[in-house]
Amino acid sequence: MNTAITNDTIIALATSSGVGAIAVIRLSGEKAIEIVNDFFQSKYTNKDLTKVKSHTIHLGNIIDNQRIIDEVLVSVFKNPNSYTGENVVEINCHGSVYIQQEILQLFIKNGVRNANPGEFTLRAFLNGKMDLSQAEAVADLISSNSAASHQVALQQMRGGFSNEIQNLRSQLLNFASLIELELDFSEEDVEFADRTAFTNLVNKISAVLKRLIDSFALGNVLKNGIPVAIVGEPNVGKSTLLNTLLNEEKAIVSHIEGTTRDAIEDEISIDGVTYRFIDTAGIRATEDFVENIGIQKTFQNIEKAQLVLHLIDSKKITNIQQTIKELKDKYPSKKILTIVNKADLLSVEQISTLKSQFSNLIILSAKEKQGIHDLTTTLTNLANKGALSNNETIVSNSRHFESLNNAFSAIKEVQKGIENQVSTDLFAIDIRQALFHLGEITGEVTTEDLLGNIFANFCIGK
Ligand SMILES: Nc1nc2c(c(=O)[nH]1)N(C=O)[C@@H](CNc1ccc(C(=O)N[C@@H](CCC(=O)O)C(=O)O)cc1)CN2
Ligand SMILES: Nc1nc2c(ncn2[C@@H]2O[C@H](COP(=O)(O)OP(=O)(O)OP(=O)(O)O)[C@@H](O)[C@H]2O)c(=O)[nH]1
Repeated sequence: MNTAITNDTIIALATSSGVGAIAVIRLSGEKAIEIVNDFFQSKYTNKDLTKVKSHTIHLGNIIDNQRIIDEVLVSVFKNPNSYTGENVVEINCHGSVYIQQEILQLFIKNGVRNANPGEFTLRAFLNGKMDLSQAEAVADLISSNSAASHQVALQQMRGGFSNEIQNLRSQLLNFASLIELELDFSEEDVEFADRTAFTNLVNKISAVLKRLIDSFALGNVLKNGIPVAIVGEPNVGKSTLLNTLLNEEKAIVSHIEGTTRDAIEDEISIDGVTYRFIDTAGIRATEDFVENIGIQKTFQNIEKAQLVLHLIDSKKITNIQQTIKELKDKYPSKKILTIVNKADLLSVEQISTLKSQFSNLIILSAKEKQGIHDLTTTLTNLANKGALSNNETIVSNSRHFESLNNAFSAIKEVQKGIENQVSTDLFAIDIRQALFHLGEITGEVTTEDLLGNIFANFCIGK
């Protein structure tokens, strides 16, 4: 994909494809307003769209060769005051697929080209309307599906930590220039850069980077959901529990099916937090080769999970203490919730005995939908322990995480250099490295490939 600045005019459907009440077709580029004006006839006055004020809406017809295609509302945004920073026109037409296509084709025939995925936002970035991390947050915002992922994306789109990074980077850049000046004058043994101020800045950058890097564990979970493995012997009711949770929450986000006997993943949003439930092949000793592969996979899934729901059948609780201990010994560092399922098969007395023996036990019936609330409340309490406060900066993008780590390593080298009083030229290169990686986050440093990769993952029309 070509990510250089071009001044051709692009067009795309901004609303989702298919029939709707209204569809929005968006054009951006130097000639966007005049091209639309050529095919627009205002309803009551003879309006010239090239003469109207920015951010105004106009009622009229889109006309091709005297044939009215549709009665529409046209919004005009004038360069540089628009989403992309270019002239932008939005045509709000009736949502028939036929009308949408007629209008799109009309402009394509007349010198406008189809936008590439993310090209409107790419142009906004290239025209300085937003930095790269903000542009990436636009995509996250569109795909956000829980209160938590929405908040993280929104915070990043509004500037989040990129202002802070940009600011620290420009201070570091100043020092880098001074230090390189010193290198030019190395024979004269001069010091332009104030060593104390420099050391303070480097320490501050290091602390900020550390904080942002640490926030990724939470950011990643908020964006992608908390991975939860559901384990237990065959037939304990793992799939039934998942289905019940899905129904209870009425918020099925996705259903990802792996290969045969592979884990099945379901995303469920409970109280604003997304959980990625990984239903696993039942664990038991077996000679069956394929089933064993499934069981190995289960163990791998437990490793990946942040939380394990361990299901036990209420009719097989004679060895419950042993069963719990075995899993705990195997995964000493995992948070494991033990759940006794099929509570409907137990008597009230049996349930209260169990409860008094094991205080943390969750006893429920997946099939009869009893006790499910106890489970969801426990999940919410656990998730809230790592919850985000409103003004905390959280990194949720793995590209940013990687750049932050690289910048942090370089800054640590600089710190070491200062500590050991090595000569400036030896750590000048580490400063450059840190500058480079910080710049990658905000897009002050970019490559065609990087931009291509990022924007290719956007949807068309964004
Ligand atoms: N119809 C429509 N709805 C939309 C968008 C859009 O492009 N069109 N957006 C697209 O994602 C989002 C809103 N984002 C926008 C961001 C900036 C500007 C804009 O015109 N900015 C100018 C003027 C600012 C001002 O007057 O305060 C600027 O930045 O100079 C428009 C939309 C969501 N809703
Ligand atoms: N009485 C009762 N039966 C249940 C309950 N939950 C599940 N079952 C039944 O137990 C059987 C097994 O349920 P599944 O959900 O398929 O169990 P699973 O753990 O996913 O099984 P595998 O995929 O083989 O590991 C089914 O017949 C369910 O109807 C429950 O709460 N009470």
